[in-house]
Amino acid sequence: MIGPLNHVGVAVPDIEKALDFYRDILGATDCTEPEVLAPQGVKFAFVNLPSGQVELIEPYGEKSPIIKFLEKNPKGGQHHICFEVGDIHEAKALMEKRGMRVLGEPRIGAHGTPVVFLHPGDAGGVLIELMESH
Ligand SMILES: CC[C@@H](C(=O)O)C(=O)SCCNC(=O)CCNC(=O)[C@H](O)C(C)(C)COP(=O)(O)OP(=O)(O)OC[C@H]1O[C@@H](n2cnc3c(N)ncnc32)[C@H](O)[C@@H]1OP(=O)(O)O
Ligand SMILES: [Co+2]
Repeated sequence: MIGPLNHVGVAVPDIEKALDFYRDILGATDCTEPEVLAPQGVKFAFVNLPSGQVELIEPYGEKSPIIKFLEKNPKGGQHHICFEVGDIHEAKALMEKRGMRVLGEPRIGAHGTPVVFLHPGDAGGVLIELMESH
């Protein structure tokens, strides 16, 4: 069912400092400016690479879903991986049929298409994001 790997999500306490690291230390040449996605409770920016994207996410708002993660990992850390799917509703139904806990209903993500998440406890300890392709 899964298509290409779209991005790796990295939670960070300070997105501007993280962008400095990717640009100035690692030499990334194509980074986007930070944007707020309030319904998802994050500020995000992409490091664009030929093979895909690193998605930097900083908490936005008191109900951000990444607050606890950053409390446990104050320096930040790898947070999720995202695979593309053809149809998000079909993917959600199939995952539920296969016993996965799907976290909530599809919501518009940073690429402007709907996304859902699979509980890491059902997925080998990895938080998996499924994103409808463009
Ligand atoms: C930019 C927008 C969008 C996009 O378009 O790409 C995004 O990527 S937004 C990314 C942020 N959004 C989300 O993460 C939404 C889904 N997440 C959640 O619903 C919750 O974060 C969670 C996964 C259910 C975790 O809940 P939380 O309350 O934060 O923590 P718990 O302590 O209750 O966690 C339960 C359990 O899961 C382990 N855990 C938590 N986060 C991760 C993680 N990122 N990777 C792996 N494991 C994780 C946590 O350690 C707990 O484990 P146990 O202690 O063994 O129970
Ligand atoms: Co993501």
